[in-house]
Amino acid sequence: MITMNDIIREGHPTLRKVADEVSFPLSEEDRELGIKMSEFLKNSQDPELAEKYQLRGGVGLAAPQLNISKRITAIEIPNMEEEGGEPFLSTVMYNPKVLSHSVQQAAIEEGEGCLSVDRHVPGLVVRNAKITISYMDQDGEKHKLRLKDYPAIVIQHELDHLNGIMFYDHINPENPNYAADDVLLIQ
Ligand SMILES: Cc1nc(NNC(=O)[C@H](CC2CCCC2)CN(O)CO)c(F)c(N2CCN3CCOC[C@@H]3C2)n1
Ligand code: NI
Repeated sequence: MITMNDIIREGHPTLRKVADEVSFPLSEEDRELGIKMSEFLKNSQDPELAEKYQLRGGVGLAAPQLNISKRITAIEIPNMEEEGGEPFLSTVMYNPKVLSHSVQQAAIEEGEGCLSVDRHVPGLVVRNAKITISYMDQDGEKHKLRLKDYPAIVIQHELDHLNGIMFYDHINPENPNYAADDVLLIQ
């Protein structure tokens, strides 16, 4: 199983690389990797397992964070309304790409963190409020997804990892908590 020891930290060059597309049909290795990335996220959201294996909570994970420079990301966004309900989005995306995005921007009010960053970096990470993405699933099926608010932010954070971008690259160095009036702040 994947643990925190498998996650590379800022300063590791792989986090600054543009990751390679994966080819289809998927190799057994790439299929297995996706499954293990999802399993990590699910474990990290289980209080007992997170405690037992000292996992930091995660809703997304990108292959470059495992020192694997491939365009693969696992997403595990729980249902915000009901505890224990079906997750809002639970999937592994291969070769995800942004097809279009809103002019409207948004940011998580309390800022962002990253499993590859062992420090708190305060500041607003301003991103697109809405995005339309396409991706391949493990069976080679193509999907198109329109996302907004919190899920859109999560996906953009992961897509950044596939392009060697860290969340703090988006923080205004002069005034980290600055965001134009029209930037949606997400709780
Ligand atoms: C927002 C949030 N970020 C958590 N961590 N950071 C991450 O996921 C990083 C990616 C996120 C950082 C901001 C946007 C994407 C990982 N990244 O570095 C991958 O590139 C959380 F853990 C978390 N939640 C809420 C849901 N909760 C359900 C029950 O279990 C605990 C869990 C905690 N919400
Ligand atoms: Ni991250």
